[in-house]
Amino acid sequence: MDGRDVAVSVTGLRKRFGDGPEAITAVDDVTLDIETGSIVGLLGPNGAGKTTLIKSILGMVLPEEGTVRIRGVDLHDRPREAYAHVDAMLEGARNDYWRLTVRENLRYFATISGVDPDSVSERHDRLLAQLGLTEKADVPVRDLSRGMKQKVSLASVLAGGAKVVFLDEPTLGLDIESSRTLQRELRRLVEEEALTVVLSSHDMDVVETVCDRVLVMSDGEIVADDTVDALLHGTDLHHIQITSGDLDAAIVSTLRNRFDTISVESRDRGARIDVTTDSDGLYELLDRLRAEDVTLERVRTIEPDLEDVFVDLTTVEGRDR
Ligand SMILES: Nc1ncnc2c1ncn2[C@@H]1O[C@H](COP(=O)(O)OP(=O)(O)OP(=O)(O)O)[C@@H](O)[C@H]1O
Repeated sequence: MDGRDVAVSVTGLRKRFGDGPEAITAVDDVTLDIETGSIVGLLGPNGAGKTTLIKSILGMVLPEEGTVRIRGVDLHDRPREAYAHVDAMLEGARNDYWRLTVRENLRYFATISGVDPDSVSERHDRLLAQLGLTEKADVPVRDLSRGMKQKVSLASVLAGGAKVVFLDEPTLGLDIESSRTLQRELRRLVEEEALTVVLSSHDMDVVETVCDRVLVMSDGEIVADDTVDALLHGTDLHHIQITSGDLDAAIVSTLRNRFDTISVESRDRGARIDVTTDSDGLYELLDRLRAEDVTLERVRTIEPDLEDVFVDLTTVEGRDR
């Protein structure tokens, strides 16, 4: 990343679990740089290796090969220094202290990050206000709803002024309004305080809205690394929605075997199916429908969204083409 300030740099990272033929390569030769002051989304289907990659970067999992540098400091050589400005919220939550109040948790986590909590009390007030927690500041965390606990987890991660944060499914379980507030707050911290965020999520809308850049993992490898815009517009991908009374189970199954299928909705007669395909596949799709004598009631072309691109990138090859 020439001339730009790199927050996290990973080179040739490889992590295997198990031995012999049963071994799983969870992270397979991953190299990437993450620019300071950006939000990078990490996407991938279940088992793609996202958590293992994040845990390897955080030093919670020991990779067989590769190096990790945080703000230029090698994790292996100088772990304390490398992690001085890093924090994380993994598996959707963080171990907040349920008997402590919300504010006490923020002060506690600031302290263990090596920050005098009095020096960041304004930051805490702002975080509480932004996340709608001001009224709950003096309530023990155990008495809060699940969504509110989630917000306290996030506030705790941000409480000590970490410069690089890893957030795994940060919006899981939040209502739409809280999720949006959280996304706005993240963007503000990134833009005003040059916070660097690596965010993994299965919620494509969140990733599409908040991330500067998206990394897509599949089978331990990075299969795409680009801005949301470039991912959406850089591919020859069509999202087609077909409604027909003639789409019975057998035809739907044939189409599923050949095309990336986003959804199938059964109707009283027939079905509505959403598929994505490239231009060549589009001709083939129409040919197949004609060969099956399917009368087309409605055909819609839908602007591909990140989910379409994601399915296209991560669906296992090897259908009966
Ligand atoms: N401790 C472990 N021991 C053995 N195999 C593991 C271990 N942790 C992960 N794996 C395997 O490594 C692969 C990658 O798992 P990982 O949890 O990193 O994927 P993920 O992309 O985070 O998935 P998800 O979206 O489901 O959280 C999977 O095949 C998983 O079964």
